[in-house]
Amino acid sequence: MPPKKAAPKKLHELAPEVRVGFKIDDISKKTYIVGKQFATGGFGRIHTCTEEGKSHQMVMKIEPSTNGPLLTEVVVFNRILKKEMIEAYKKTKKIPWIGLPYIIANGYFTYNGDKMRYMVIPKYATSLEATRESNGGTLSVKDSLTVANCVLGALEYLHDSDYAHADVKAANILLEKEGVYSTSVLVDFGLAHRTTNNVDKPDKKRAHNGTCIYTSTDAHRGNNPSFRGDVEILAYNLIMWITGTLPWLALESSPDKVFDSKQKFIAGLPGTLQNVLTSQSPAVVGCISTMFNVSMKTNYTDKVDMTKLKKLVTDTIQTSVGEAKKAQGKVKKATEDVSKAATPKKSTRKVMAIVESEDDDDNVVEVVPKKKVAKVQKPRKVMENESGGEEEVYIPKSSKSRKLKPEQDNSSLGSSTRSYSNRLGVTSSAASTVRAARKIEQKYKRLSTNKSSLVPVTVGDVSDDSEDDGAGTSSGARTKRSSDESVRNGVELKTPALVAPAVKSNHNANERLNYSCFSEAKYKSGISSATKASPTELRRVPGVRNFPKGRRSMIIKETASKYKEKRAARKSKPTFDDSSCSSEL
Ligand SMILES: Nc1ncnc2c1ncn2[C@@H]1O[C@H](COP(=O)(O)OP(=O)(O)OP(=O)(O)O)[C@@H](O)[C@H]1O
Repeated sequence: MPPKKAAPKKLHELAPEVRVGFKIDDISKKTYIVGKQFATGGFGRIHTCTEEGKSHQMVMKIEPSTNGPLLTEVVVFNRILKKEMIEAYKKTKKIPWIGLPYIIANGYFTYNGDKMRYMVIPKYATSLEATRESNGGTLSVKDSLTVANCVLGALEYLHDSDYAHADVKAANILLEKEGVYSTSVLVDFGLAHRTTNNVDKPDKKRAHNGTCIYTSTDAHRGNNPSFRGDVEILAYNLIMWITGTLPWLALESSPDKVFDSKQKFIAGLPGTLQNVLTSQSPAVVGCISTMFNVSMKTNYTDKVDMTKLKKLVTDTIQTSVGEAKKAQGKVKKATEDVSKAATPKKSTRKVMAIVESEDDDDNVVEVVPKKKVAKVQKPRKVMENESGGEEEVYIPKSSKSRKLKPEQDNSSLGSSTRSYSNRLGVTSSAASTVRAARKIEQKYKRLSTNKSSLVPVTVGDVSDDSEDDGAGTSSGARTKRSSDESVRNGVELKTPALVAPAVKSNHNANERLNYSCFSEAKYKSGISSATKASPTELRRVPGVRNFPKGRRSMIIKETASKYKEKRAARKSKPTFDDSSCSSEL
């Protein structure tokens, strides 16, 4: 939705709709034929039209003769926007083009007894607002600045003609050709103001004139439109086009609040601008910031040096194009690297070899640019969510090297994870799953080499689990280990309070982990039964993180429910302790 204009001082009428084919005889002895209405302005109707005997389409704006806006426009057009005037200016300034329309015809006609004013101007392809909306609310920096350059050129002409436009916005910028921004045209002179009598004396009756979210602080104060105000308005528009929003957008219906917000924004420049243009280059922020600065430093009645501003914008376009090309080059290179690694023409095995060689440390299978892999490898603590939907593992910071020792048998792990990755086409999610599984594996193995001051938990427990959830952790060889082997290769976790001696191999994996962690009968953990009965508390117990995710959730759930039951039983039979409880009791 285009932003609203501030409430008009006088209530104008909406023109009655003129039928298609209606003929208007102009004083120039030409006849114009009214075409379809394709847009409406504040109070006017906008139709296509043709000259009798010709097919070239033009635009006819129609309003009741008593309305002010079209009258203002017609006056401005006749004073400064005649074709020959614009041509003469172009010649003097040695410029090939100006983004302004020119008047073709204007006059009155009577329709169903109503006196109507009309004006004929060239027809353009589309409005910038329509383009912005179809683009999802934003325009690229390059397109935004390209339009801004056209607008600055148009404003320069208007200012040189002693007019301020006062209503620059995407709805009032038209494109000669769809998708081409370098020939954008500034239209709608319904609020244009002749500045020759401007004095810096605000009048409350005029306060907030214009389109509230874009209008200048001069207009908010109640001053007549100014040259510096046009530049300020354009700068607000640039923020809107680039980011799709403005800090005061939600305050649109309260002009005083909008004014207040704009004043704070300007007072906080350039920081406030940086805050809204977070992802933009310093050149872009600097360009818009300079527009604000120039506007703020210009006296109310003074003109702005448009040549300097246009150069600034042109330079910024070039810088941002250069930056975009660089970024594109990087993306292209990364894409090429990825497609080189992933192209089906090469054998998958070879792809793996390439990728793995980049990630030796971890034996991680991941098709991403090198830099990214390095980042992923950093030790990190990842929290799990209740649903257990993500692979997560706690890698202690103290683990300096995660390379597997040569004597450690990793073959089963390697082949298992590789075939899993192959099946999934080595997508990044598959890679992350595999990576998580490997990390668990390696962590357990790594820990197994630590001093045996801690009570071990079997590696076998983990591999069994991974088979259960099919997450691709190596299992084969290790799931077949005997409990003795498990004890021999057992890991020592850095949470002695939680771990118990290795348990019988005839327990299923769940039970083993469950008992080894929490069983009071086998090991006094020092963790209260209240903690054990609460999944949330259990989750916070440090050693619990040593268990693979998914499995961990299961263990927590089972343990909590077991201890909940025990506690409930204890409450109802206070004379018995946990260990003496039995089903008979
Ligand atoms: N010459 C034109 N060629 C193509 N479309 C036009 C032309 N003039 C106006 N329009 C379309 O009509 C819309 C409204 O035009 P314009 O702003 O000039 O009317 P208005 O009556 O002054 O409206 P408002 O009072 O809301 O500013 C524009 O956003 C544009 O979509």
